[in-house]
Amino acid sequence: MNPLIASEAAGRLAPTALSVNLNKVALLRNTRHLGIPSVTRAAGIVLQAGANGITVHPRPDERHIRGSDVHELAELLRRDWPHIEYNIEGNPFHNLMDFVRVVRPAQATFVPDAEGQFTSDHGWQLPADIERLAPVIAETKALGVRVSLFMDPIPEAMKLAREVGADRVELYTETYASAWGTPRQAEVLAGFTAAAEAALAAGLGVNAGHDLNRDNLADFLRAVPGVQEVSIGHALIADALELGYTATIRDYQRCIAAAYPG
Ligand SMILES: CC(=O)[C@@H](O)[C@H](O)COP(=O)(O)O
Ligand SMILES: NCC(=O)COP(=O)(O)O
Repeated sequence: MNPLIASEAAGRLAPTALSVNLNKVALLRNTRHLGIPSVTRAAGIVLQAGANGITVHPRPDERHIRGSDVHELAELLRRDWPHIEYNIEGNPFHNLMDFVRVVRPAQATFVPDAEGQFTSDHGWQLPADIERLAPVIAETKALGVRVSLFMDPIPEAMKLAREVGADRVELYTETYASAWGTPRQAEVLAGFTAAAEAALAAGLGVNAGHDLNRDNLADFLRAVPGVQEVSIGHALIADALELGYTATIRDYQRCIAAAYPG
């Protein structure tokens, strides 16, 4: 069983924080010039329902989250939800740093995506990426922003992630999600457990994300130690289309709580 984890933001014992990724609300909004569904309204409702954070991934092509969304969400959180963590994801060698320098979110998650990439599908390559990552990690931390590196679950890479200055890693969980419910689930999950243990041993915090959902979340959190934050978007917003935002958030929080019995 994973230990309960002191939440850095609230200084309280809490299980894994749920950070809701709003990319897909913006994707639907962008298909008409009507401004609905509202990204900021979605943020307010999911936070009211018990979400612990907000995540956005403002891709350079603005297919979903636009620059205006990033700033409007920053203002909403600053005004109404000052203790809620804002996590902005992106490639620091594309447009991410423009947002980090102005918004100064609680966390920046560096993702090595190409500009037109269909979706995120791999982590950083360490040591190959160390030389170019080091200065931008240092700049981000000097701005008071926590740095999380989007990483494949490779135990040997975790010490290098710490050495390049990362505060946390976000384990890319698509391979787990694809294996969930198949005979390979235990084997794949063991790889994530080893990667998380290596990250913790290196002094890193552990986040996780990509293709997590209500079915696979609890099994992941039961097996993988010390997960401080899961960022979930695609499946959660799909669920909200059927259940509504409030019921969906409560369902995901139930899945998280189920991983921490007692
Ligand atoms: C980094 C990651 O796995 C996701 O946070 C990413 O935001 C997904 O991007 P799309 O929503 O554009 O697929
Ligand atoms: N970092 C993962 C994230 O923010 C959302 O990923 P997904 O749930 O949309 O696959």
